[in-house]
Amino acid sequence: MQKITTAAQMRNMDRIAMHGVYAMAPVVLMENAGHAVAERAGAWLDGWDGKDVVLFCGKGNNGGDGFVIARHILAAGARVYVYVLGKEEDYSDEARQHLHTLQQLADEETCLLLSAPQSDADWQLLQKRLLASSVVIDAMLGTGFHGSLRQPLASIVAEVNAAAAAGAVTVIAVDMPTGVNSDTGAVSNGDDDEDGPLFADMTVTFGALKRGLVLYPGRACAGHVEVDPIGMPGPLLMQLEENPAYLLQESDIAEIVVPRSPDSHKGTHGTIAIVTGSSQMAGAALMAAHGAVRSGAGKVFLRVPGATAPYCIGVQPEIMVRGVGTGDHFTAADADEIIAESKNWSVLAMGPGLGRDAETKEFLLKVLAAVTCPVVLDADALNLLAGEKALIASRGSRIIMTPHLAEFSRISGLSMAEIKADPIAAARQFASEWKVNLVLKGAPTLIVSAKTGNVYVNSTGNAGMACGGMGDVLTGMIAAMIAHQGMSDLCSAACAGVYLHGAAGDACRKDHGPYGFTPMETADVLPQVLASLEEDLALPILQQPLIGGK
Ligand SMILES: NC(=O)C1=CN([C@@H]2O[C@H](COP(=O)(O)OP(=O)(O)OC[C@H]3O[C@@H](n4cnc5c(N)ncnc54)[C@H](O)[C@@H]3O)[C@@H](O)[C@H]2O)[C@H](O)CC1
Ligand SMILES: [K+]
Repeated sequence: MQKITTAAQMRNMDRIAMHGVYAMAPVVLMENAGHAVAERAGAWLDGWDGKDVVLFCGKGNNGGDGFVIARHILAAGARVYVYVLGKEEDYSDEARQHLHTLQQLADEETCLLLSAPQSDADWQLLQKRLLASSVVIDAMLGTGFHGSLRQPLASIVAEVNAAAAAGAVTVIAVDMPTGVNSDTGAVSNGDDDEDGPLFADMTVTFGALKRGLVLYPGRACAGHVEVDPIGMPGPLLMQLEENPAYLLQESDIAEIVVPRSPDSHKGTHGTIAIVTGSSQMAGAALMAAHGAVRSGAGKVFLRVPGATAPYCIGVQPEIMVRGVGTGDHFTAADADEIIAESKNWSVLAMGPGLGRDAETKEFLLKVLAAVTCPVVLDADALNLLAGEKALIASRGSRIIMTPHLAEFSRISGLSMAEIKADPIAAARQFASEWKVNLVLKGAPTLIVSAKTGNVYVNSTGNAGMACGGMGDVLTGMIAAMIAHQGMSDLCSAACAGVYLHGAAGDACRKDHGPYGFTPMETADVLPQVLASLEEDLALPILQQPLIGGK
C-alpha cells in the first residue's frame, strides 16, 4: 500500500537517515534524488539523447536536486540550460557541492549556467528558450513551499505553463510541482492564474507520496506521479507509522475483494436491508438498492414508508420491496417491525431520501439503539443524527457514516474552510470522537478506520460523478461489500465500495463521455469493473473453467 506523508514526516526521516544510526551523507541522499529523476523521467520520455532541456533550480535543496539532474542528463546526451535562482553562498553544503561539480561541466555548447532573468531581454530569451526546448525540469521549490509564489518564481512558472499550453514542452516536476503545498494540496494564489502553481506532466517524488500530490487542487498539478525510495533505509520508510495515510490502488482492492468460492449460494453473499426513502424521494431508495444488487448482494430487501411503497414495488424485480406503516415518512411506530426483521439481516443501510421529519429522527434513534448488525448511515440519516454522538459512539465501531463535505460540516461543526485546510486531520479526528468508520465523500474521498485511525485516500472517480444519486448508489454498494465473502472489516468494505464506485464512474466516463452518465449506469458497469479486478488474480485450480475460458 502506498504511504502518504507530510513535509514534517519527510524532514524527520531525512534527519534520522543522516544524523541517526544510518549516518547517511546528505550529499548522497541528494545524489540519489537527482539520479532518480534523471532515470525515471528519462524512461518516461524515451531517453534524454538529443533533447533540449531548460532546468530551473531554486534556492533550497529542491534546487540542489536539480544540479544533480543536470549532470546525469548531460551524460545521457541532453543539452541543458540551467537557471540557478539562488546565491551560491546561501545553498546548503550538499547543494553547493553539487553546484560546484556542475560548474566544472559547464560550457557554451551543452551546459549553460544562467542566473535569474532580470532585464526585459533576459525574459524574452527565457521565453524563446522555453519554446525551443522539448523538456522543462522544475527544481524550483519542493516541500519547502508555502503561501503564494514570490518573484521571480511566479513569472517563471507562468512562462513555463504558457509554453506547455502552447504544446511546446513536457514539464517534469522534482518532488512537488512548484507552488503546491505538500501538506495540504493548496496552491499558490488559489484560483488566480497570475501567480498560480506549475502544471507538470510528470512528478518524481522522494521517499513517499506527499499529501499535496493526492489532495486537490494540488493533485491536478502533478500529472503522472512516480515515487522513488532514493536509497532511504527501508526501516525508516516503514516507520512512517504515526498518523498513517495511504493511497488506495487497484492492487489493494484486489486483495480484499477476493473471487467468490464456486460452491457459494445467495445466503453466502448477504442479506442487505435498505431501510430508507420517503414519498418525495423514492428514487434515492431505489438507487441505493440497485447499488447493492449490482455489487453482488445475495438478497436485497428495500423497506420504505407505506405510502412510498407503490412507487417502488415492481420497478426492479430483484429488489424485494415492502412498505412499513402507512405514512409517507418513517415514524417511531415503524421501528419495532424493522428491529424484529433485522435479526435476519447482514447489514442495514439508512439515509438516502429519508427526509428530515422530527418523527423520522425518533424512528432512527429507536432502530439504532436496538439493531445489532452493522449499519451504513448516509444523507438525511446523518442530518437527523447530527447531535447524537453518544448514541453513535456506543455502537462500538459497527457504523459507517458516509457524509459529503456539506453534511460533514454540519455534523462535525467544522466550517468548510477548516475542513479544506486539513481534510485528513478533520476526518481522522471525527472518526476517533464518534468511534465510526468514516467515508468523507469529495475529490478525493477519504476513508477512516474506526479501529486504527488509518486514513485511506481514494484514487478513482471523476467530475462526471458529481450528480444527484451517485451517493445513494455508493451507500448500497458499501452495504453489499460488508457482506462480501471474505471481507475482513467494515473499513475494508468501505474502501472497496468507494474504490469500485469511482472505478465504475471512470469506466462510464470512458464509454459515455466526461459527464451526463447516470448513477444507475454507474452501478450497471460494476460487474465489468469486478471482472477487470479479477483478471490479474490467478484463480485456484478448482475454480478454473474445465472447458474454454482462460
Ligand atoms: N528525503 C527527501 O525527501 C529529500 C529531499 N530533498 C529535496 O529537498 C527538498 C526540500 O528542501 P528545502 O530546502 O527544505 O525546501 P525547498 O527547496 O522546497 O524550498 C525552500 C526555499 O523556498 C523558499 N520559499 C518558500 N515558500 C516560497 C514562496 N511562496 N515563494 C518563493 N520562495 C519560497 C524558502 O524561502 C526557501 O528558501 C525536497 O522537496 C526535495 O526536493 C533532498 O535533496 C534529498 C532528500
Ligand atoms: K519542484
